[in-house]
Amino acid sequence: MAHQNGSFPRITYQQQLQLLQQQQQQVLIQQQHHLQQRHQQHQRQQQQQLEQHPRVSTNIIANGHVAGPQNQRLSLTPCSTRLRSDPKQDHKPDNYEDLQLGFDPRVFSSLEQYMPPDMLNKPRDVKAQYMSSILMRYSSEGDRVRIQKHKEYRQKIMSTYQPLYKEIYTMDAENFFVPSFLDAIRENTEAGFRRILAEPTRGIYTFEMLQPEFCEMLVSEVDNFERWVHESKIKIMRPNTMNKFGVVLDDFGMESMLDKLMKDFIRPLSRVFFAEFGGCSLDTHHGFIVEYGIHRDRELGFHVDDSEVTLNVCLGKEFSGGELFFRGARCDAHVNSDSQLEEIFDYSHVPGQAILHSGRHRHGAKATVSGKRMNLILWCRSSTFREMIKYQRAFAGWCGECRRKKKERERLSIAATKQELLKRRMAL
Ligand SMILES: O=C(O)CCC(=O)C(=O)O
Ligand SMILES: [Fe+2]
Repeated sequence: MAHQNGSFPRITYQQQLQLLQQQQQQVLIQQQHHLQQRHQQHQRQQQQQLEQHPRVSTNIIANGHVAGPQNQRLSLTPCSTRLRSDPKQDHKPDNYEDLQLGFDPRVFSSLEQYMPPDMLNKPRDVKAQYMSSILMRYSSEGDRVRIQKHKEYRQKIMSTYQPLYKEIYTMDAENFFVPSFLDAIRENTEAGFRRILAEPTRGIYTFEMLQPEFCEMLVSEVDNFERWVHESKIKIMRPNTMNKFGVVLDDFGMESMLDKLMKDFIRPLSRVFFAEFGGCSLDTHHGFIVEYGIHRDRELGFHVDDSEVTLNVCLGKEFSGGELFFRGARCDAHVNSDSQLEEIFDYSHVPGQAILHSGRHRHGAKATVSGKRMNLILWCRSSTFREMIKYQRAFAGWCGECRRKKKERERLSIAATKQELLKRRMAL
């Protein structure tokens, strides 16, 4: 059975932002609905009051809330906070980094331009409170606690851990990548990419990517981090639900470097080769190192990744075994269906060489039988793709089983048509 390999649940800044953009629309619709109801209710009340006490009157104030002795409380309900549908693009937002807010400070800066005009020039605290009351409606207490805890966890690590090689924490393409890879990315054409990569089986691409010096530095940095973890007795989070060893690079300072890696290097390739998985809209990532060998993980069971596109690069060192086995891409409904012969593909890792595949391409890693193997893994995700597939049922473009079923339907339909034609001819 293919396991769903997932990272531990956490919501990143980009995910919060994406959630917000979807929800802004919802907020506006709800607000309009609420106001309509309020307005109708108000009209009914006014009518009743006029009937019972002809001298009492109420007003509808500018923001649409009903003012009047019995209704003043209403302006304090959550619906008094509203967003505009047309963002003020040229608005220069405040910085919220130094405030202790329940959400990523960047979400506040991004949201500001959606606030009503009369709020835009209010003091920062007032704006923060206003936006918080909106955000609170869309995030559970559990999520907020988890985000805060994870933030504190990262802060704790980064305030104490001393990196060994500071130079690998910022993107330095010339020193990280081999020239052929860099040239192809610069050229940014399908023909250019095809010159450097191989497609040994449908949907799997391999190419030379990392320079040996960079691989060595990254391996040493991870060893150094692991030593520090051991000495400081800090309990660290492992990369995903299936690995007992390995480290999350995003948790000790490499998040922005890996974000650049995804956006500037993996997204151009994915736009061409993984278009049907949202390859052009990859917007978040989970970057980690897996470690195999004696006293480490030995193998990895059959699974699909929590990603749209996965980059896997072997960093070395010396090892034998550890081959990846692939068994075809599947949608959620068919994740446990049989493989076709042409979907069976095994791959042997080579240091510095990358393998790029869809997260839904079922795979696992055979036992690393001797030595030690370390691989850099970047799970790239597209929130747009995840939103879109909610409304789709069949995925014949990439799911082997959907494709097989579609072909089978077509075959049956052709056979039935032939039968019908034959019957008609016989009847003539
Ligand atoms: O061991 C490998 O190279 C593959 C790792 C993997 O598939 C994963 O971490 O999701
Ligand atoms: Fe995987």
